[in-house]
Amino acid sequence: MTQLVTGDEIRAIEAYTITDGALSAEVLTERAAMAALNVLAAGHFDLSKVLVLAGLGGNGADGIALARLLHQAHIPVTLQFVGNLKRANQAVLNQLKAANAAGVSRSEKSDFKEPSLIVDAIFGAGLNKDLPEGLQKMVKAANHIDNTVVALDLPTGIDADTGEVRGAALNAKATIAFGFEKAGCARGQGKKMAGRVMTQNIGLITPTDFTFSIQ
Ligand SMILES: NC(=O)C1=CN([C@@H]2O[C@H](COP(=O)(O)OP(=O)(O)OC[C@H]3O[C@@H](n4cnc5c(N)ncnc54)[C@H](O)[C@@H]3O)[C@@H](O)[C@H]2O)[C@H](O)CC1
Ligand SMILES: [K+]
Repeated sequence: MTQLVTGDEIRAIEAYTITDGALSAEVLTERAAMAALNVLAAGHFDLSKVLVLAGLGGNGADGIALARLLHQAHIPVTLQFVGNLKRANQAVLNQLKAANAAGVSRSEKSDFKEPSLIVDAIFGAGLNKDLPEGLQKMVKAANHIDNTVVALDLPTGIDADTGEVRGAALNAKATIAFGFEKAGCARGQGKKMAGRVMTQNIGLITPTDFTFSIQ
């Protein structure tokens, strides 16, 4: 039986890993990107033209790191930042610096029919309100096109705890869950939108006395 976690629980486990485990968020982000690379490179996805959509928080940092690793593995990849760069967190800015230094190609606006695979790294477990109008439009447009979306951690727009759609949500063929599957991928609409959930170990340290609310 897969252990499910809520958004608060994954944040508590990540915080414990960083403070008591002395592993940095940067290490966890790189571990997440490498785990995602392994899944994508396992042969079940067409990597002939990958588009990574990255947001302004931790999920975006994972996606930008993954774009860099794909590029360095000579996989054709384009990175599109989604959101207001001025509001991006430091992890995202650092990952963008590394991606640019590595020569990852960027796009401002993409035709979602073009890519053989779209990686959704816009929002993950930190989604806390409905998507902004503009993003809802983009998500709905992307859902109308016959393409393959792989979501990092959760499909953008799905609430990590309830699985509710927050305005709009990307329809993913598969979701790569970091550390633990989020409850939102096993409940409500989230169960459908997440597609096949593949939980990957990223080296999180769970406190020995941690009690999971979902048994
Ligand atoms: N924390 C860690 O050590 C690791 C996290 N991982 C990845 O990080 C995300 C969670 O990151 P977080 O920054 O908490 O949230 P998101 O990236 O999902 O969201 C970004 C940011 O956006 C704001 N926001 C939330 N909802 C909305 C909205 N509807 N409209 C606009 N803005 C919104 C909010 O401030 C969020 O903080 C997790 O899923 C993992 O992918 C690493 O994988 C491991 C280390
Ligand atoms: K996502």
